[in-house]
Amino acid sequence: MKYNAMSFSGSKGIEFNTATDIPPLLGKVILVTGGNSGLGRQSVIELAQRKPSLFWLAARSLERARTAVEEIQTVVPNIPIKPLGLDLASCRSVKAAAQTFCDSSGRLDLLLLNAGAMSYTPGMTEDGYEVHFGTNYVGHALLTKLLLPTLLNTAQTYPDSDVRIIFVSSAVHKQAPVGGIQFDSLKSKAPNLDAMARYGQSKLADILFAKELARWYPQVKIASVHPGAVGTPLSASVSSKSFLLRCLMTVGRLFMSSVEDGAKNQLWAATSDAVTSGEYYEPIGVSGKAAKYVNNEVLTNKLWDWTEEEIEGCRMRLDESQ
Ligand SMILES: NC(=O)c1ccc[n+]([C@@H]2O[C@H](COP(=O)([O-])OP(=O)(O)OC[C@H]3O[C@@H](n4cnc5c(N)ncnc54)[C@H](O)[C@@H]3O)[C@@H](O)[C@H]2O)c1
Repeated sequence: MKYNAMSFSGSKGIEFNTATDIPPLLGKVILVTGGNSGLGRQSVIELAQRKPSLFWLAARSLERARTAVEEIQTVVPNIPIKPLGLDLASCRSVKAAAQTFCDSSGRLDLLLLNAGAMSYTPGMTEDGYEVHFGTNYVGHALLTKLLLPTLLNTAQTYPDSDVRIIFVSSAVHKQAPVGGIQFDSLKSKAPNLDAMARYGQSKLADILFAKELARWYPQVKIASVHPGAVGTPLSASVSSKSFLLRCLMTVGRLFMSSVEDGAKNQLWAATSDAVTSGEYYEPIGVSGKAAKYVNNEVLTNKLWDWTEEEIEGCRMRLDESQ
């Protein structure tokens, strides 16, 4: 697989300077998942400097979120950042987090779905989904559904608000199994798939979901983006299993983007006027339209049918009249 580690400014991508290209965010409300680490934490730091009215930093537990907020507020003081406990591997936790948010905020301008799990150990979530699919896709799809009324309301109430939902996906979606998503594997540990295929199909689902959501909700700008190969705890975990992978990753990390540069991809997607709703970008400024399975309508419809039937309260097509 070819990564474009310099996607933010390389020959294929476009220039993006966080200091000058992120517009002022005064008045806006932002929620970032996985905001306590890696690309999410960096995104919070960059966006906070543009002074949104309120930031919600979601992390797997409230404790982790609180710790991250304290640290970030030493870097960017005087920005209201609320910690939010959100375990995406638990629909119960997602519903509780959405309720906490909705109880205290009637506005949401940017939902940055950054969190992601990558594990070599096969596993399942609390609700019985394959751990990557349950965390990276089901948790985010449910959160999106629960926050959608607030996002739509924000778009309607503030016509200049530029409301967005951004999915941080991955070029590893190209390593999804044959056919893209193996639907009969989603409620198991998927032992017949390797870790990259399990992770890949969850990231492909994010792209397809974002694309279809954009079609149904033109009031909101919805896109997905690959952040490049970035030296974060997630990329480090890829090397944990085998000696050969550890060696390859040690060398590979020398060529990875820094967290600061990697985060530019999602910051661009979250703020640039050049973003087209429904697109998957790999790298920024360049549509990944031709990427494997991304334009597969049959697969997209099948995923939406699965989502609406499977995840309680996730019927989004019925909201077409809104
Ligand atoms: N680093 C890379 O090279 C790379 C490449 C492609 C895509 N990505 C994607 O970028 C995003 C950010 O990852 P990163 O590289 O900053 O790694 P990271 O490990 O620093 O961040 C991942 C975040 O997701 C959170 N998370 C994991 N499981 C969760 C759960 N059950 N509930 C809530 N939060 C959970 C983690 O706590 C962490 O905050 C992820 O979606 C990842 O898949 C990263």
